[in-house]
Amino acid sequence: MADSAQAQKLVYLVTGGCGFLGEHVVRMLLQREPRLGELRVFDLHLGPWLEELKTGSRWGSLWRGGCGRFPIPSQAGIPTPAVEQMILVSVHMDGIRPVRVTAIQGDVTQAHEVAAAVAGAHVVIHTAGLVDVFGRASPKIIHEVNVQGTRNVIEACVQTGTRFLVYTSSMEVVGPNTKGDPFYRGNEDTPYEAVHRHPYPCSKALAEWLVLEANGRKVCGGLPLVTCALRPTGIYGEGHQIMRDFYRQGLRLGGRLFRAIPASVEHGRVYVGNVAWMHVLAARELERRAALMGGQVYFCYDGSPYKSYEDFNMEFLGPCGLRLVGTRPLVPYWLLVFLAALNVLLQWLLRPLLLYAPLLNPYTLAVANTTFTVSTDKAQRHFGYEPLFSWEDSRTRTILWVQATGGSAQ
Ligand SMILES: NC(=O)c1ccc[n+]([C@@H]2O[C@H](COP(=O)([O-])OP(=O)(O)OC[C@H]3O[C@@H](n4cnc5c(N)ncnc54)[C@H](O)[C@@H]3O)[C@@H](O)[C@H]2O)c1
Ligand SMILES: C[C@@H](CO)CCC[C@@H](C)[C@H]1CC[C@H]2[C@@H]3[C@H](O)C=C4C[C@@H](O)CC[C@]4(C)[C@H]3CC[C@]12C
Repeated sequence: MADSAQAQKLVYLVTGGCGFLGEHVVRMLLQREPRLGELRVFDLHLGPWLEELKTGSRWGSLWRGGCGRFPIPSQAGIPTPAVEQMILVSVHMDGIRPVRVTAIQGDVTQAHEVAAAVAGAHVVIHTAGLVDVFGRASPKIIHEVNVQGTRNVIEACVQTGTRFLVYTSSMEVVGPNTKGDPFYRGNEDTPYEAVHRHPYPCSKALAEWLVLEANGRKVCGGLPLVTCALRPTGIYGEGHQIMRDFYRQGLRLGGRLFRAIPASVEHGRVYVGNVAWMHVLAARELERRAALMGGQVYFCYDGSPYKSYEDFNMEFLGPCGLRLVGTRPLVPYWLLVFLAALNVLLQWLLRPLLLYAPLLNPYTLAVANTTFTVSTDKAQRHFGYEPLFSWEDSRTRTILWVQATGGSAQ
């Protein structure tokens, strides 16, 4: 049986730890994981916010020891990415305990870099991915990062003996499918024809399958690997760049946004803090409830209301001064289809000169116009998940963030 939480000093690795969701997972672990001894933040692009962890902040008195660029223990002479270590003294309800935060600049498509980062970790929370439905990256790159990157994480766990892996999957593993079938308040067991063509959902579906298939594999040391996958719907909250893009678009249009999606199309959304909390809880409970949770998928959910994508965004953009014009779509659907197709043509023509990647394309238009909402309590039944942030709190935090960014590039 695991030692008491206070006595255990576990090593967690968060891949994609500097992303929109990843940063919230990192902060949630520092604030709410009493067993944490070392937190490895692995990302292709290390965020400037990591710097604030060195200069003292919300975690009480912080000091930075053992700083400087240290190579993490190399594995059999494999070159390792440069890392920066800082020691944090984080103040918790249970008193003060030191947590080592190790920032690792690395690439999940590079198996040796992943193996070096995973070695010695108790838990891996794998959020790193290329979230591209706008044509920015090629299908090959999307597959490389999302599928091969996930394969590298799995193999690193097996080779180095790390037993617990939580994977950030996506609602899009299920749908909307290529036929545009609605998924109305469905759950993990709802029958639905999950057929995809777009590189992103295809990559997420294959990566999720790899993670679930790996559950039970023997890792170095002979014990079984325990995996699960979490499927967030559309995540919102502090750091959501698409929300910021809509805000900036509205500011450019004189404080107005024009309805393009019928209000009747429901889109599931979930607050980033609750998604982060679900990851932390799943990672904690995966050991204790391995038989129940191993190989399972869980939709991420909270009390966020079911609304159309645009109406939901207005919950935050309205209090920031924007107005959504029209109770019905102001633009006929056929014109949106034409404009979406035109965007694809322009993206192709301009690619030798610049990256033109607008929000509107045939895929995003189809997703936006297809009802996809979840209603489930599987995470609550399996590992006691309850949203940490109420809808009101989630909404307030998001509004404050939008106001603070003021449409800036932050
Ligand atoms: N944003 C959403 O609405 C949403 C919904 C469901 C699932 N997800 C999933 O959540 C995860 C995080 O998404 P996000 O919205 O935070 O995206 P994000 O782009 O903000 O974060 C992804 C992070 O992964 C890192 N990354 C990308 N390629 C990498 C590589 N080759 N090696 C190492 N790091 C790499 C990026 O630098 C970034 O920090 C993704 O797996 C995504 O599929 C997101
Ligand atoms: C037609 C436009 C008029 O305003 C609106 C376009 C909105 C789209 C840009 C977004 C509508 C639904 C979004 C997706 C959804 O929230 C779930 C996702 C799964 C996640 O894994 C990645 C992000 C995304 C694909 C998300 C992307 C943006 C939308 C397509």
